[in-house]
Amino acid sequence: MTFGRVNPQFRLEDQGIEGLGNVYYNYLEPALIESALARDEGTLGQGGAFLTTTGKYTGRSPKDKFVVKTPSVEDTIWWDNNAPMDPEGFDALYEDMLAHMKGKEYFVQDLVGGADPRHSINVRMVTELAWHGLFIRTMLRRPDAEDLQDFIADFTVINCPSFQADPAKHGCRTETVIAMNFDRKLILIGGTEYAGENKKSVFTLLNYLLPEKGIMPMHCSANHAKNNPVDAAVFFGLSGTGKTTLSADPDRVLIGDDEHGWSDQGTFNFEGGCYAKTINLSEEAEPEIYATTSKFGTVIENMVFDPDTKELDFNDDSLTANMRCAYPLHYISNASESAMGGHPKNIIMLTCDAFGVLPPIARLTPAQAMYHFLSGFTSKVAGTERGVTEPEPTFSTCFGAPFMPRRPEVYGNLLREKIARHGATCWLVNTGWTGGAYGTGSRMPIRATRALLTAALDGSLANAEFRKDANFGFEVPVQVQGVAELLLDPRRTWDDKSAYDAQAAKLVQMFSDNFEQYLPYIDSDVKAAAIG
Ligand SMILES: Nc1ncnc2c1ncn2[C@@H]1O[C@H](COP(=O)(O)OP(=O)(O)O)[C@@H](O)[C@H]1O
Ligand SMILES: C=C(OP(=O)(O)O)C(=O)O
Ligand SMILES: [Mn+2]
Repeated sequence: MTFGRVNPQFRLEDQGIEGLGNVYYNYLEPALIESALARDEGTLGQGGAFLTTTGKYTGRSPKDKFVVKTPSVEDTIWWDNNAPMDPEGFDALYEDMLAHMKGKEYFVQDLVGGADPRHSINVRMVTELAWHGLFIRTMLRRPDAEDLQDFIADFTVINCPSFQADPAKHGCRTETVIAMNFDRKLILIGGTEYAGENKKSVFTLLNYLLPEKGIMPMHCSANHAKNNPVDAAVFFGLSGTGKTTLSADPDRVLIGDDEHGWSDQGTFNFEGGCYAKTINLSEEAEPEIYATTSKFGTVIENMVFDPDTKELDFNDDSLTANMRCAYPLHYISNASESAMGGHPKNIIMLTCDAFGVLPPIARLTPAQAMYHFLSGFTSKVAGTERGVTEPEPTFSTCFGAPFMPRRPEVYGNLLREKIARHGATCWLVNTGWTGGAYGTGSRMPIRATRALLTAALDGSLANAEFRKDANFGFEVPVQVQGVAELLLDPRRTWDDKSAYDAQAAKLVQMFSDNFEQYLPYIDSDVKAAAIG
């Protein structure tokens, strides 16, 4: 049996997917929640939020992600960064997955990736879990009901968490698999319930497709000035650096929190929802995001809650530190309806430096911006156990290596050309540690980061006095209204200056060791901006 609304010419059977049990096409949020509850996939939370857990996989599995090595993509994929899968392995995987799916209920969501209709793609998401259907409907762009009537997917994603892949037969690594086949226009996900795989698969797809059209795909959040969509800003950054938190700025209009394109017409969100971290989420520091956790249809993953009141415990990370909530863009009061903006006037590169070395904000020349974009630096704190004091450096090119199918220079050159053409100002912002490294110092107060961003984005920071940073050569403001002067000079925040100098030398060395791989591919001015 089939239920719901679908293009009668484009049912699963028309795609060769047959023999399933009931198929629920394009259910809206209330029916998806009813289905998820009836299937015992989770529980109803305060305000009608949907609360669930994802078992063993509470984050992405980048090592289990594969690109199928077909002749048409052989020369365009960056194979050093994307694990190859043989077409034969993929075909076997697809066959086995279809066999596994037989007789089971599936949920189909016909959605759009890309808020700008000139550059969007149609994606059909076929999910075993009703709440995955709710999640991806929340996260992507939702077509009007009448447009479903002739919807044809450009790509189809099948997500079947109960399927276990077989490394020997399918050419994968474990029972978990995310396999992308650009020729067959198919992405298969198995063996993981973490919902983020759904949205990041579509992101990877757009990162592959858009450069060919001259569009720069970016792992960034974006917002624009109130009443002035032309005054847009983008915030690049790896996970945990503050894209979602800082783009939801009460004084600006939110375009999106994670994935955007930069075309000849300007900036556009790929998505229609946000995916925020809820660990230690503070009502006072982030009132807008906090409020979404008790709204109808918000999907809450891996949070501990009171079984009677359903009150969420924002401090309990016993299931994972990566607790999440997914909500539609319009749950943030000043979100853009079109999810589009002008060419970025400011480009912020966010980093969370747990070494406590980088200043809270620095202005970058275009060459320095390219250097930091290719470096893609952030750091993870080694763990939450007491006594662990060594942070772990992470260099992930383009601030998102796991999602980049093409070579870094493809994205680097596109960005560079757009920055030059539109005269964007670039900044590096450290949301990480101050007053010492992780273990002794403390995280930069969100209030300070916000004040610095406000000054950068409203243009007032341009008039400040700047000093040249001794370690990285970029310009650092000496004084900014509303921010303690001491914070602007990380060395001054450390009690032990020689410890700071030693830590800074170590970080400079890490940057320069990492950058060696890019030296053969970059222009001489970026080489000159390279440090060490
Ligand atoms: N100064 C700061 N700037 C941004 N985020 C901060 C800061 N201090 C602490 N945080 C916390 O760090 C996390 C940033 O995560 P998030 O915004 O989800 O990053 P991303 O979207 O880049 O993955 C949030 O939990 C936020 O509360
Ligand atoms: C959804 C994710 O993105 P981010 O942490 O950047 O918000 C993720 O990395 O799984
Ligand atoms: Mn985010």
